[in-house]
Formats: sequence, structure tokens, C-alpha cells
Amino acid sequence: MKRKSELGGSIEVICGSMFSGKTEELIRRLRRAEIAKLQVEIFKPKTDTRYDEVAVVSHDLNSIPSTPVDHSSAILLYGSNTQVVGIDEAQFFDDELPDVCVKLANKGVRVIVAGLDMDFTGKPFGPMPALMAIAEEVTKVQAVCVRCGGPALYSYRLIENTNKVLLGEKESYEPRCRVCYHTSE
Ligand SMILES: Nc1ncnc2c1ncn2[C@@H]1O[C@H](COP(=O)(O)OP(=O)(O)O)[C@@H](O)[C@H]1O
Ligand SMILES: Cc1cn([C@H]2C[C@H](O)[C@@H](COP(=O)(O)O)O2)c(=O)[nH]c1=O
Ligand SMILES: [Zn+2]
Repeated sequence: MKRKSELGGSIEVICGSMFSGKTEELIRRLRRAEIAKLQVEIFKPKTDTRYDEVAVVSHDLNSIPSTPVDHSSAILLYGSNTQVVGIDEAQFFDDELPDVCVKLANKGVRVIVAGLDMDFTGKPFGPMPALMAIAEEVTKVQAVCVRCGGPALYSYRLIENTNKVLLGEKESYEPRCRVCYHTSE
């Protein structure tokens, strides 16, 4: 039988559209954990080279060092003393990420995951819906709609490309509210 301390971890998910502040919220929670002198490890997918090969970087260029990995299973190989694990751009990870998070949480680790809940077509993105289902806490943040100033939940793609994965920022995407996403070109 497992002792309670070995099962005292948790999974937190921060989700929303592009520019909604997911990365800033992730960095804020991780910095507080570091201030509390907890052992923190941060991961992102190796493919996410948008602002930096290694660091997790927000749109306001707030950053925190991270370890890029090419598969979620690699997260389990790091530091047995780790108390807090942060994961950014979770939508780009493989479908094993939820199991990896559960294994960590069951070992007592606080896991904080940030990612896009929807792709540019408005469909759930990668492992995000599964992560949201198994999390203790889900925080959905919203950007400001660039068309009307309302709360934005969609990431509208501005360029003609139908690939699900297309790295980019303001030149390729804008956050929009429900009405502006569906009505304007
Ligand atoms: N339309 C917008 N709505 C909200 N924030 C925006 C917008 N455009 C730029 N920003 C900037 O983006 C920051 C959020 O960046 P970030 O945390 O990297 O977002 P996310 O990870 O959700 O894409 C905001 O604090 C703000 O300064
Ligand atoms: C909507 C959407 C986005 N992407 C890419 C674009 C960016 O590189 C990231 C999201 O970054 P953010 O930190 O949330 O701003 O994802 C994509 O590949 N496909 C999409 O449908
Ligand atoms: Zn709008």
C-alpha cells in the first residue's frame, strides 16, 4: 500500500487561445515554486523553436529555462528529486503525455501543463482534452479579440495553410471572440 505522501501530487492545466497568457501564467506558478525552494523541472516539445531553442518564452519575452524533449516519456527520465514539473505547448506532445502526468502526480509531483485547447479550426488539440479530463484544476484564460476587444477563445489563422501544426505568432494568427471568429474574414 502506498503512503499518502507518495500520492500527494496533482495535475493543473492552463489552457486557452494564443496570446491568452498561458505561458505567463505557467512561468508565474513555476517562479513561485522556485521561490519556495522546490525542485522544479520545465519541459517543452523539441519542435517548438519559435522564440528560443531551449527556453520557454512568452509573447512578452518573459522566459524561463527548459529542457526540450522529443517524446513525453523523456519527462519521466529526469530528476528523481523533482517536486514540480512544468510543461509548455502541451498540444504538440504525443498521446502518452496524460499517462506521463498521472505517473508523476501519483509519485507526489505537482504537474503544471499549459497548452492550446483548440487548433485554428476550433477542434480540440492533441492531448489537451485528455489532460483537462484528468486534471485536479483547469484554468481557461482568454486573450483580447483583436477585432472587437471582447474576450477571445479562438486562434484565427490569417494565412492559407491547412496543416494542423504551423508555428507562428502575430503574422499568422490572431485571437478572436466567438462572433468575430465566425463572421469576419
Ligand atoms: N490580443 C491580445 N490579447 C491578450 N494579450 C495579448 C494580445 N496580443 C498580445 N498580447 C500579449 O501577450 C501576452 C501573453 O503572452 P503569452 O503568455 O505568451 O500567451 P500564450 O502563451 O497564451 O500564447 C499578454 O500579456 C500580452 O502582453
Ligand atoms: C492555433 C494553432 C497554433 N499553432 C501554433 C502556433 C504557435 O507556434 C503555437 C501556439 O503558441 P502559443 O504559446 O499558444 O501562442 O501553436 C499550430 O501549430 N496550429 C494551430 O492550429
Ligand atoms: Zn470579437
